[in-house]
Amino acid sequence: MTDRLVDARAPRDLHAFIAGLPKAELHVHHAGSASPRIVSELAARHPDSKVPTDPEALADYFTFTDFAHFIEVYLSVVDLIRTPEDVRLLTYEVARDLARQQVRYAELTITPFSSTRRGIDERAFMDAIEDARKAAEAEFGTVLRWCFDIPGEAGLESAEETARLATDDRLRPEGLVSFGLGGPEIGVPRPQFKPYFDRAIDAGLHSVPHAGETTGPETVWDALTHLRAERIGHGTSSARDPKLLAHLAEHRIPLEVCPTSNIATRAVRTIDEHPVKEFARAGIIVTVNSDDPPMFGTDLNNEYAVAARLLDLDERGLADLAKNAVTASFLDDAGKARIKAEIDTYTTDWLTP
Ligand SMILES: Nc1ncnc2c1ncn2[C@@H]1O[C@H](CCC(=O)c2cccc(C(=O)O)c2)[C@@H](O)[C@H]1O
Ligand SMILES: [Zn+2]
Repeated sequence: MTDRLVDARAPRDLHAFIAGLPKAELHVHHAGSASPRIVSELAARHPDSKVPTDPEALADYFTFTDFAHFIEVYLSVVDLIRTPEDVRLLTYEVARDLARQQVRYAELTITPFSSTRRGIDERAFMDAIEDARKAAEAEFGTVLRWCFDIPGEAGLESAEETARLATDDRLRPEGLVSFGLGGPEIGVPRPQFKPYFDRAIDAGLHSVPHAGETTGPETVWDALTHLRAERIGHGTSSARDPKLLAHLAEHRIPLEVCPTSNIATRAVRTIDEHPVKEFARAGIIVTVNSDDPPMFGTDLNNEYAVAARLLDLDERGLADLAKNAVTASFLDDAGKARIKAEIDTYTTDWLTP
């Protein structure tokens, strides 16, 4: 644990409790989940890549000077995903890594534009993710759902392409539940994406844009007002606006908090300055997520340990945190009830001498 970017410093028992706790992950990127093992396998298929395969060199490569540098490195990993078989391998292996952490349900953010613009056939892309989703559910018991996100900095062409892929009945995958917006926020105003979110929402998708990760609370307001956000990716800078905090709490708009990510991309200076405590104190539904775990030297279990320290949580507090993610998910009511019951049983058994 000492080589972690953010030292969770939770007692051993709490780590063991977290490791076995059934969980839901709501904010994790597809390409950003490629573990050293997956990167090595993809790099072996495409030896011209500049991404190192040696785990130590990779850890160095995954050290970012700022958010722009992070996106540059992120895109070099995206460049490793070149064929439908690469897409299938990545998706299936990501599910395996989630299942190992007792993640029962995950909404995986996928950027289909990045794949189609690199020449992957759109039909083959959809088949690859769906095939992996079904195999993962059957073999690991982890249910995957998709969020298709617009890489905002790639412009309105990427918004049009993402909206088309998400709403065309002949293409839209069965596992798709939501529509997002990612990438840098500076110089990429949220309101311009309104027509694309309108189309996605009309087609029955939930709105889950990133906002307030690298810009101020006004971006979160924009996401709420123009993109009709139902959850906010990060929302970190909301802490600077008491009215916004009250609004998020009153309207039960959950935040997808990713503590280690915010340190790794330098969106927040130090972990002790992370505003997650203010969110909880304001009565906001806080969910804890891993974002791009191998790139940030973390995983969902470690994020729960970090949250336990920041929010001073014991086992019951951690169980509540896990249930927040289930509540905020786009799973149906029966699915939510099932995972929550599993969390309760696990916690009671753990605490019973
Ligand atoms: N913490 C994060 N915060 C925000 N986003 C994050 C985070 N982690 C991962 N992402 C992903 O990064 C993508 C950005 C990709 C992008 O900007 C881009 C620009 C131009 C061309 C292309 C291309 O593919 O050719 C891509 C987002 O869509 C999102 O899915
Ligand atoms: Zn993200």
